[in-house]
Amino acid sequence: MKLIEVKDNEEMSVEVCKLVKMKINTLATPVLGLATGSTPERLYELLVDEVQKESLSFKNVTTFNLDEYVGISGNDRNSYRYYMNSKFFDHIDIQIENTHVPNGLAKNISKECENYESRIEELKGIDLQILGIGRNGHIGFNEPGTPFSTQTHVVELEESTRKANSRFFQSLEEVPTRAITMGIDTIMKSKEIVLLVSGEKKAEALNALINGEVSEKFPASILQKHPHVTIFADEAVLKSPVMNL
Ligand SMILES: N[C@@H]1[C@@H](O)[C@H](O)[C@@H](COP(=O)(O)O)O[C@@H]1O
Repeated sequence: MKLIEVKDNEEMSVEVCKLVKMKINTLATPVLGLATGSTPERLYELLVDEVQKESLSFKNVTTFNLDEYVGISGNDRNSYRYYMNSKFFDHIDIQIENTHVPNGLAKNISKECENYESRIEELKGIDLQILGIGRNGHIGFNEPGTPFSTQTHVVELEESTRKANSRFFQSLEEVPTRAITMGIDTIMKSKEIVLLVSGEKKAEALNALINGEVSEKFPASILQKHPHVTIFADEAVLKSPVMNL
């Protein structure tokens, strides 16, 4: 794992934007894995700027999002489909049918998971996966204890994750209890991974990722085994007294 120190989320977003741009410009049909949450929001804004300046095109790009809540529709403001469309896809020249977010309202959820996984395989996997990390070490929505062998599957969200994400909802009760997420194995099959870690609240998680043992108790620890991971971390997280570098 390569660790790159940046000043703040702005600098992180600028650097990762360059990386995404390079990837898109060097591949004929790039496949990107995308994350939601607060951390990559600025990255999406910068990518939109690039497209609007016509210095980048997503015409040949296919995307797969990591996860989606079960039980809410893509039109719901709290769904990850809504997040992706409103913050990113609606403002770039991507073909919307080439954007994939699991369908949280699918009648047959396990079939939806299987199809999601197959679609990624049909396209020969993800070239570049953008990842965030939860405070409990989750990646996507793979909570502690998730087997490393999992492919796209349904998860029960931990109370702490629902609380952390309740800031986007009116109340904690509204936060869904289940989600569909790419599995750990799905994520690990990505050819390259970029992990964005911003803010002091993530210090314990980053410290465990860098210094801890590889264990299903801490899902992100599996990244130690991936051959091509770059972590971008900002000063707020790296200067935290919790960090042991
Ligand atoms: N499912 C998402 C994750 O994919 C994301 O990485 C994490 C961190 O989000 P944030 O960047 O808001 O801290 O939150 C959510 O739980």
